[in-house]
Amino acid sequence: MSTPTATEVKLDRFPHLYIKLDTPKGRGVFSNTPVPPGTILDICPVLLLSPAETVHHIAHTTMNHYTYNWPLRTTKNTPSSNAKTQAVVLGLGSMFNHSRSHQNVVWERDLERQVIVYRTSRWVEEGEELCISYGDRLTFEDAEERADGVQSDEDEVLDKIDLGAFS
Ligand SMILES: C[S@@+](CC[C@H](N)C(=O)[O-])C[C@H]1O[C@@H](n2cnc3c(N)ncnc32)[C@H](O)[C@@H]1O
Repeated sequence: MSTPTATEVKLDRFPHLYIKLDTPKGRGVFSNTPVPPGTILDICPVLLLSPAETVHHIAHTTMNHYTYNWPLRTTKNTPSSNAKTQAVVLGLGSMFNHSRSHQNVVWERDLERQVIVYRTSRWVEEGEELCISYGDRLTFEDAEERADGVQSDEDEVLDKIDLGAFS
């Protein structure tokens, strides 16, 4: 493809990624080669849910652990105040696990094109898991803290992966 037009989205995926099925966090994304900082790992389209769909349906399903916050917009480019809905991230984006202290992936929403771009934030070693941060309020016990013997701060509030840090 030459330069993408306004209605085209160029896709990029780092070719040396694999899914490991049996990590303490469930499935996870790994690289079988070192990855330099700033490398695009994947560009994932999202499926936007309406707030009503989220509350009445998705919140009662496993899918609830996979959706990301997504700002609602009033005009083409402007988010409307703090109103949010949820988005299902298609592709690898839904497979990145959380790490509080070893995160090596940052991500950014492209509201206009309805994609999320995932990039490495530092050098990643061969065989290292690629992790994002879900924020502070988790709905599960953090396997890293369990392994470190640290008591996790369980929060009753059903949290979502928080995009705020990278948007
Ligand atoms: C977006 S999914 C990530 C992919 C998931 N591991 C799988 O196998 O489908 C989010 C879920 O992964 C698990 N998970 C992610 N990070 C974790 C962590 N640090 N400790 C324990 N479980 C984690 C939790 O079950 C969480 O609800």
